[in-house]
Amino acid sequence: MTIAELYAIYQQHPTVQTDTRKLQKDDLYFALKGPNFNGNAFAQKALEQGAAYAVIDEADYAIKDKTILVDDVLQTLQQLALHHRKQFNIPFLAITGSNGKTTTKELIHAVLSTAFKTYTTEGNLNNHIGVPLTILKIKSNAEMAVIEMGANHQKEIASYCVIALPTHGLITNVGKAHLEGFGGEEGVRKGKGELFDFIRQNNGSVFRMNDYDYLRDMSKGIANVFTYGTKDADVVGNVAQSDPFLEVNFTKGFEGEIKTSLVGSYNLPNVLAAVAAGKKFGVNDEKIKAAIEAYSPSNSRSQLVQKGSNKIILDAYNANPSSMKAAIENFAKAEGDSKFLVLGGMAELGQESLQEHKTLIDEIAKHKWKAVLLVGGDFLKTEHPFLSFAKPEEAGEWLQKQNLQNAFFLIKGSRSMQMEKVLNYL
Ligand SMILES: CC(=O)N[C@H]1[C@@H](OP(=O)(O)OP(=O)(O)OC[C@H]2O[C@@H](n3ccc(=O)[nH]c3=O)[C@H](O)[C@@H]2O)O[C@H](CO)[C@@H](O)[C@@H]1O[C@H](C)C(=O)N[C@@H](C)C(=O)N[C@H](CCC(=O)N[C@@H](CCC[C@@H](N)C(=O)O)C(=O)O)C(=O)O
Ligand SMILES: Nc1ncnc2c1ncn2[C@@H]1O[C@H](COP(=O)(O)OP(=O)(O)OP(=O)(O)O)[C@@H](O)[C@H]1O
Ligand SMILES: C[C@@H](N)C(=O)N[C@H](C)C(=O)O
Repeated sequence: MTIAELYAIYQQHPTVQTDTRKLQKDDLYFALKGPNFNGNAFAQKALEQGAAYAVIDEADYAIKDKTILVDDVLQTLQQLALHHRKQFNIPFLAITGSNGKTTTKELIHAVLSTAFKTYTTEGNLNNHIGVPLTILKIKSNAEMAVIEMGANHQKEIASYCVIALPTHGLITNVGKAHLEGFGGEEGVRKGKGELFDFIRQNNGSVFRMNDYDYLRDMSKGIANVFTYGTKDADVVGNVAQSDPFLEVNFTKGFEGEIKTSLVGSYNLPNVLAAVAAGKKFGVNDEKIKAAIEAYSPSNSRSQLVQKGSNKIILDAYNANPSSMKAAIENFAKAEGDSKFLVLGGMAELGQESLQEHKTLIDEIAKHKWKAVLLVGGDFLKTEHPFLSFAKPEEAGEWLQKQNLQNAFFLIKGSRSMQMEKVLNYL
């Protein structure tokens, strides 16, 4: 079957599903292979549950007239997404970077949605499966699309660009994340830079944080650049205050002040990016302000949680050296004399992992804390003067025994550490 023929079927059954556990009647089931299951084995179940068709790549699972046999289901999903993408002549803004992709994406989506029918990535479904699924969710009434792209190795972003065909690009920043797969920080720059390479080759536009020299270098040769930053940019804003929530005042490109519900001054560039996107696409300042002020994270990213008399910055969705440093600096500046740092290990750092954990320990030691609790990962292999635990539950139990009141906590760590479990003990 050609992609055009499959596309005709998709137009009749436009809800794509890759998981029988979430399947609804009339969905088009794509039988992906993963580390745990072979989706082909669920084709029959999908059809029994009411799927219109099941797209499979193993003939043994064929069911007459109801399965569509292709060479490779994942590639077919990606090709179908590209075919769908080509039906739209609207801005497609792709966002990548080491830190802040999801937050920036959510803020931009909120701003653009006040003026345009805008489709975007759900959560952070930003990989080789998530990007095509996101595109296939875009309906014919779309006026804007905002696509998040994550990556942990070279050529990955390039492979998403040839599916999403972005007209606009935004790289939030390049930091020390996924060092293992990218081969060091220079490798991260090259990998994330694949987005700007695509934009350059296709005469598209970029949004650029002007404070970062490396982004200026990476965007060389791109004619259409709209900038944001703390000085010398199209949109200029600075931190008015950040304890506990970030407030931004503007001196150029935007009238007024924005009071966010985001913890941490490290969210400044994310907010400025959303303002820049709004301005570039003609959204008025009042709507931009209202959209950003209404956004409140509920996803363990930059969240402020109150438990009894204790206050917690819950930033446990993920961690890497750059975001850890930003979060610690922010917490160090916050008011309070009963501050507890509860940090889990950082994953996917390869041969730089031990050194990065040591560097972080030096960073922690620069500030004054009531106590520091380091949990699991390569913290366990690093000498330090702080409290040490193997698991978040153990750190939680220690904290519970202290019977703390009016304390302030920062909880952060890599996804695999599940540091949010500490919250159950406070
Ligand atoms: C393939 C898939 O979608 N798997 C999801 C599934 O996993 P599960 O463990 O159950 O099984 P398999 O993957 O082995 O299953 C194969 C297929 O069989 C289906 N199936 C299984 C059982 C059953 O009863 N019925 C079935 O139909 C199954 O659905 C598969 O299609 O379920 C899990 C739980 O819901 C999902 O977590 C799993 O999803 C995988 C991880 C996935 O890739 N999902 C994408 C939609 C996605 O975008 N996920 C994002 C990833 C975000 C991320 O981490 N981004 C990184 C950078 C990414 C680099 C990239 N190269 C990478 O490594 O992924 C970043 O830094 O931002 C997310 O999870 O949030
Ligand atoms: N601009 C930034 N600079 C440094 N750290 C940031 C920035 N924005 C967010 N962070 C940190 O990264 C964490 C995750 O934020 P977010 O989910 O938006 O990033 P992400 O790049 O999308 O990560 P992922 O792809 O894993 O979801 C935040 O909770 C915060 O600690
Ligand atoms: C959750 C995943 N997108 C990620 O960023 N992983 C890093 C290594 C983490 O868990 O912090």
